[in-house]
Amino acid sequence: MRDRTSVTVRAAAKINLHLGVGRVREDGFHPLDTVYQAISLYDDVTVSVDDADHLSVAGAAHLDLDEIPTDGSNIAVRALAEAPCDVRHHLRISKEIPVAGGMAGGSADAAAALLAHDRLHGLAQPDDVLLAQAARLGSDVPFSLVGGTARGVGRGELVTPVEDEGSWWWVAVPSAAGLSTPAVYRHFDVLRPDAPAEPASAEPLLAALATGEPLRVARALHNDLQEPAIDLRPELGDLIARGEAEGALRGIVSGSGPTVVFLCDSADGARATAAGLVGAGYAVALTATGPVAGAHVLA
Ligand SMILES: C[C@](O)(CO)[C@H](O)COP(=O)(O)OP(=O)(O)OC[C@H]1O[C@@H](n2ccc(N)nc2=O)[C@H](O)[C@@H]1O
Ligand SMILES: Nc1ncnc2c1ncn2[C@@H]1O[C@H](COP(=O)(O)OP(=O)(O)OP(=O)(O)O)[C@@H](O)[C@H]1O
Repeated sequence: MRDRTSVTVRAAAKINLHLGVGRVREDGFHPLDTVYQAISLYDDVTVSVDDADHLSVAGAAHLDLDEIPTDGSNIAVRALAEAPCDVRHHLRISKEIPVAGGMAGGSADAAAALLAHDRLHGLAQPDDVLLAQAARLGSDVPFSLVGGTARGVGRGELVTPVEDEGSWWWVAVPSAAGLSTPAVYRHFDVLRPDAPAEPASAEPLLAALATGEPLRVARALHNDLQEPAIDLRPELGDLIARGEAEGALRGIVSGSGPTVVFLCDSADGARATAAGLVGAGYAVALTATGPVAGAHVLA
């Protein structure tokens, strides 16, 4: 064991630039063809050796921290159980990523906890072992380890990095109340009983990304969970229209929602869109850039 008593790992929020969803599988999961991008909203997870296992959570006032379990059901606690050891830990989560917002906040915490625990104890598990642990924890967790821009297939857990030379500007507008991911997938099944078994291909988005042109990417953004999310939360449609009227190239529901993300043409464009949305009464509009790194140790 190394002589460290504490390691902090930073992990980013994700958005789905393309989220093709096929007909539900027998195991209850949906086949996906998705393109993830990690953007510059972060959770930091510190794992320390302690006398007893416990968890503490802190974060900005606008975050719904009460929604986050502090017992063994927290996904970061479950992550530590992937590599059992006799040591007791204090897990500290410092949150910036919206809770139940469709931005993989819990997945980021799980990825960060997996890596922090590995580094704290000098385990140096190979990447494929960490990725397998991540996939057991949740479909989005492997991407939270990898970061950048990446294609995800299977149920989203099979991740391959994608070359992305662009630097993309986003505005993220969270909602006061979260949406349940399984509920949005179930509503997809209700609205799309005839969904093809194969998800819509990510190729058009990947071709747009390769051009480096924000307008081409804006036009190619695609999310099959947007329709069910808006059907459950009609006000998200108004938010998308408002952000586009404020100058964003395109607004789209992030993953299963309810966060809406807007692609903008520049840093100034993102700041202007965010200011316009706050002026229109939306309490929080966060600017962010992508792609950014996956889970990594902070010095
Ligand atoms: C909506 C996305 O965020 C898009 O990246 C993900 O597909 C969700 O990933 P996640 O939150 O890590 O999801 P998991 O924890 O693996 O699964 C939670 C629940 O979401 C549904 N689920 C998830 C992934 C998938 N490909 N099909 C599904 O139907 C299932 O009901 C599952 O029980
Ligand atoms: N560390 C955690 N942070 C946030 N929520 C957690 C955590 N651990 C467990 N949860 C539970 O998971 C639920 C989903 O939270 P999360 O923030 O991961 O949603 P999400 O971003 O919509 O996920 P995804 O985009 O991966 O579908 C929360 O409502 C909460 O009850």
